[in-house]
Amino acid sequence: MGGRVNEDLIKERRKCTFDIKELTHIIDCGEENTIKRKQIDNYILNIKELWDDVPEEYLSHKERYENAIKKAFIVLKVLRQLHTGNIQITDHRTPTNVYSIQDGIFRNVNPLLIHIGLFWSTIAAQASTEQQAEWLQPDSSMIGTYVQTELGHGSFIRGIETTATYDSTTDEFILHTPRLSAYKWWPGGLGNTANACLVMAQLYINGTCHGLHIFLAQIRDFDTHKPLPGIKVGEIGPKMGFNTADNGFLGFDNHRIPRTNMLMKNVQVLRDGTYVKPKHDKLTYGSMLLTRVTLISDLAYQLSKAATIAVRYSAVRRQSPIKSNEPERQILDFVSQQHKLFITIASSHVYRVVGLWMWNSHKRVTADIHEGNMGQLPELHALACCLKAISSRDASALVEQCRLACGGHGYMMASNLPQIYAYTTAAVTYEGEYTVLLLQTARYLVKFWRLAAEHKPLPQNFAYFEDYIKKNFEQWRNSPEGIIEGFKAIVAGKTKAAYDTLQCNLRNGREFEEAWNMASVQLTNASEYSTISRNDIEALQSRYEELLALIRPNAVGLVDAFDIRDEVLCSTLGAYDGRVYERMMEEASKSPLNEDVVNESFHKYIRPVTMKNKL
Ligand SMILES: CCCCCCCCCCCCCCCCCCCC(=O)SCCNC(=O)CCNC(=O)[C@H](O)C(C)(C)COP(=O)(O)OP(=O)(O)OC[C@H]1O[C@@H](n2cnc3c(N)ncnc32)[C@H](O)[C@@H]1OP(=O)(O)O
Ligand SMILES: Cc1cc2nc3c(=O)[nH]c(=O)nc-3n(C[C@H](O)[C@H](O)[C@H](O)COP(=O)(O)OP(=O)(O)OC[C@H]3O[C@@H](n4cnc5c(N)ncnc54)[C@H](O)[C@@H]3O)c2cc1C
Repeated sequence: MGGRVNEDLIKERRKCTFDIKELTHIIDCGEENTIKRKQIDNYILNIKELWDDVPEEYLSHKERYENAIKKAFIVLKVLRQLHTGNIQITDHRTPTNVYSIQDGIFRNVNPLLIHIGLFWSTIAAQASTEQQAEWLQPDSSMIGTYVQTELGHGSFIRGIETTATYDSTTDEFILHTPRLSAYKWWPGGLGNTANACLVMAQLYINGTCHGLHIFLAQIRDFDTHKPLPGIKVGEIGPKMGFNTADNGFLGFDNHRIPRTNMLMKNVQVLRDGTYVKPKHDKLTYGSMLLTRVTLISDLAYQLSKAATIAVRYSAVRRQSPIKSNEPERQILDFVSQQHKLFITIASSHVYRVVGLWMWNSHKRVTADIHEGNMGQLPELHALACCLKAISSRDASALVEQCRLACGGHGYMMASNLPQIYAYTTAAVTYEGEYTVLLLQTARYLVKFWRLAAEHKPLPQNFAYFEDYIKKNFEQWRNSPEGIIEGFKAIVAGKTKAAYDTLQCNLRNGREFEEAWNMASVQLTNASEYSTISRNDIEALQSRYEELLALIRPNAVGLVDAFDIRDEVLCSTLGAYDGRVYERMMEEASKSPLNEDVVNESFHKYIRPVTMKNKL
């Protein structure tokens, strides 16, 4: 769509007091990465076959899937070309860059997301060198998915009921679904797309259960794509979002796979049925750990999209004068609006930085694990659980806040905010449900509080527990250091309160698990335990309001620095040129309900009633 940029946005960009490009380079971790990202954006977004004439929302569930699959294989081809160097733009962030722009391409989810993001990465992390050499071929026929959750069990994975029983006479595992609740349910791409999967099942050898292990199983014929004998597979139906991801169900009826299809990097089953234990029994959960880490950065990106849309719209939208004799103001001038939006921008930066830090920590800990040192794994797991939980919960709340901040127009699908919300809120549940993950972190904290309470030596990271017990916390100071001290006091105070409740329940004769359950609300909620006073809160509040005013002239610059292209934002409200009303009218004209001047239902249903007495 041609035309001038909205005058208010032009003025906002003139007001900006910092170098927008410089911030973009910081966000991309360097100018070189910005250049490469833009090359990839240009390359992919210029592929004409990826764009639709009919907006996604007007397609049926089946049409959406078929359209998405067409695009997914174009994207996969590009990824393979980038990987093999046939397209000369590649760096370590390439898959993530491609991942970021896919929202624009699919306006939903890439049905190959789990194939690319979880299937390949799990094989790379958990299969032996020989298995990787066989399965990770670039021209492999396998389209895979990650199959863990069952109809009856998602959070409590030790309760998974699918079995893999070793048959030493044939050197095979027999995969079996013993009852309805053991049907696999949810895996993305399983419904129609995948012909193979990594399946999590309870391993049985000679009647002994060795717990959960991962197996590679072919489920559809590579040529005809028909389900193999002994496989019952299908799609689970429409959802709040993720409607192109063909999430599926899967049952095995004594389906046989070779012994060598168990992922054997960390754990082995030998030909004679000997079980060789892993160095740490949670290494099998490694893919969940990695995905939780990756999700933090993805959620930061979703926040930057929502903030871009809502801030640009708020600069263009004028409604109500502040003083009655003045013209109507940009809604961005209302301090309450600034509060809604600037927090979203800030949170995007926070989770981007934390996500990168977690990514590097994960790399470091994985390298240690490779050397046989498991010491850092529990801390990484506790951090990943907590950060995945709060980043997803914050992101979905803030995306919704941005949607509400756009008033009625935020409710239009063409704003793209409902789709971003549906996508973001799913992350609160998948890859470990919010409360369940917070309880994992609580379990870790309580362990160290017990050491502190018993005056036993603590690692340096937990020295603040001891400080709290000895009342060593300094008086609150309104500074970044003061805020960190305040948070330490909150964690210590909250952990103490939960620990005390737990002990009280135990003293009253409860078993540990029951006592834990009774303390679980305390274990997941944070409250004010710091030395902060009422006066401090007033000072913080007024500093916050000063900061909102300081940020105000730079708001549009800040979101421009995210540098998200219009094709990816897919929003009538958030485009770079700010031609909001023109774009809304153009999108409305695409509604099939505008195709006929008089819809045929008028003749069928309305006219017979309204004209009844006049015919
Ligand atoms: C187009 C281009 C694409 C390019 C891609 C690149 C970009 C990628 C972007 C990524 C975006 C991804 C989008 C994803 C889309 C959807 C994906 C959804 C997939 C799924 O949902 S898969 C299913 C996930 N399921 C779960 O997460 C289940 C949650 N439950 C659990 O994890 C466990 O049951 C739980 C809660 C941890 C409990 O386990 P349990 O065995 O019962 O353990 P205990 O509580 O008894 O604890 C025992 C002991 O173990 C420690 N522990 C637990 N887990 C771990 C772990 N993972 N690692 C290390 N240690 C662990 C725990 O702390 C305890 O320790 P103690 O010392 O206290 O005993
Ligand atoms: C969009 C989407 C995509 C998905 N993709 C995949 C996939 O590709 N592969 C796959 O295997 N799975 C996938 N899943 C499944 C997902 O991982 C599970 O839904 C998730 O782990 C939560 O498990 P659940 O559904 O069993 O919830 P439940 O555990 O039944 O949770 C229900 C409620 O019970 C509470 N609860 C449960 N246990 C406890 C406890 N111990 N203490 C306190 N409260 C508790 C929870 O907090 C929650 O409030 C996907 C899910 C979604 C929504």
